[in-house]
Amino acid sequence: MPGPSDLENKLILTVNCGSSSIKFKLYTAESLRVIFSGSASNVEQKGLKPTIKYVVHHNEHGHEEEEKFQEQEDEKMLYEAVFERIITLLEEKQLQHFAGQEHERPRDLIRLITHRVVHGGSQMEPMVLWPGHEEGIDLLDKLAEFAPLHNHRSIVVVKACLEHLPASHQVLCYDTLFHQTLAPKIYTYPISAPEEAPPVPLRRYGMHGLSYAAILRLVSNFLGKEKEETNLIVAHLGSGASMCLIRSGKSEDTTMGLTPLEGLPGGTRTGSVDPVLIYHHTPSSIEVVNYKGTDITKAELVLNTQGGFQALAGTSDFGQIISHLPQDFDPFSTDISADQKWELTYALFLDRLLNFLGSYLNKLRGHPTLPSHLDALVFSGGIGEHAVRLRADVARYLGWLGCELDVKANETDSEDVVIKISTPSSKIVLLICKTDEEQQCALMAKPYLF
Ligand SMILES: Nc1ncnc2c1ncn2[C@@H]1O[C@H](COP(=O)(O)OP(=O)(O)O)[C@@H](O)[C@H]1O
Ligand SMILES: CC(=O)OP(=O)(O)O
Ligand SMILES: [Mg+2]
Repeated sequence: MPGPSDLENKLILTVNCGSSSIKFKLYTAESLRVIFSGSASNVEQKGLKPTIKYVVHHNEHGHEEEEKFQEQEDEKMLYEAVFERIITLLEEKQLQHFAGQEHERPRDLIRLITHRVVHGGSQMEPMVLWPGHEEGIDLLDKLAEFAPLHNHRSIVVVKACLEHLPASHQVLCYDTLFHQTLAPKIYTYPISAPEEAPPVPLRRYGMHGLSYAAILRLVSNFLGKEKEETNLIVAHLGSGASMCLIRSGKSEDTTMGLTPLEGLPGGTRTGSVDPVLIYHHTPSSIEVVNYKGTDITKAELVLNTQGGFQALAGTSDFGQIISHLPQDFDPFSTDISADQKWELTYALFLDRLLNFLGSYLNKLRGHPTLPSHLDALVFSGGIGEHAVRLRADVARYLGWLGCELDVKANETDSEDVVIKISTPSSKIVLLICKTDEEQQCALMAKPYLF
């Protein structure tokens, strides 16, 4: 085991509460070397047990070594309980790292805990909280109803940190920050001013911004380009799925809106539907209900939790949906019937994805004055990074534009962060990027080190 001299004394912990997962990384603060990392998946997902996978990273005489662990938890375990379990594991494993420093608990060495917070409303920069300086929590509470699957979970974890890890400052990094560059014609909804002043302006904000910022940094570096000169179409396909058109390093359009509901369907979310649908589907939809600590209307509850893959296929796991597809299944066929649940779910998701992809390709390539080349189409998020078949189907559909898939590269598991999966002669560069929202948060939090 390395002694304490191998490690810098200040640590940064990043926590990323997704709608089905908690991802975490512990970094040395100066060099941002990862010493502990992992994720809890299937958290609070119907019929699924949370699984915590984590890695202890050692640096033995200059060589990186990894010890991997996996634990399965009880299905009923709540978000906060899973987070506390992660801190316990971190303490147990890092105690070995800090063997010479019994006077300090590993958690006391954590200076900053950065939290990925999905909705930041009109906030223009990260927010910092520490015991006695917690006013910002009120804003987060107000925003919780605009990201009901996410913000409240982050608040619960931020509060747990303020209480149980008081030596640290909490840095809240918002997904919405990356989309500050959206133009009024993109973020405006064509509707009259609301009757009552809402907690935040009713406009499109866009989400997954930390992921898009990370992907822009990683991919521009891979391509050897400046971020400001990079044009990408990115599909972040996770439990929540969205897409982003990035021109000259700036978010120009994105599929999520006022809340993470707009755009593509997700694990349990409907994505965009005719807004009137819900009043017919759930006549009591304006009743207010409490969902895991946040008051929301039944409409929002149904649209967020009773839609998407779960509603169509009975599972929110896209991997499972793909595994049930017959080998010779053609997702572009118009003959898929409503009782072919696996096929229908897959084909519907692919179809919605192609809608946005077509729109963004046209907006990027057809612009008469702005830079219009496409540097790459990037797949990311749990589905984007793992669904070989979906990437192949998208590539096939783009064949008319000269897109050629490198079949082997698409099927090969690689440790690389950015992987090229198109052939050298392909007219469209296809990439997989293993997004790193945690590293993005750590980079954004570093200026707040004390
Ligand atoms: N091998 C796989 N093939 C297809 N989809 C997968 C695979 N593994 C995971 N996924 C999908 O990725 C989703 C999780 O994505 P992720 O980005 O990690 O989640 P979150 O949105 O909670 O951050 C899962 O719900 C599952 O649908
Ligand atoms: C914004 C959002 O949907 O996030 P996630 O995909 O992590 O649930
Ligand atoms: Mg996520």
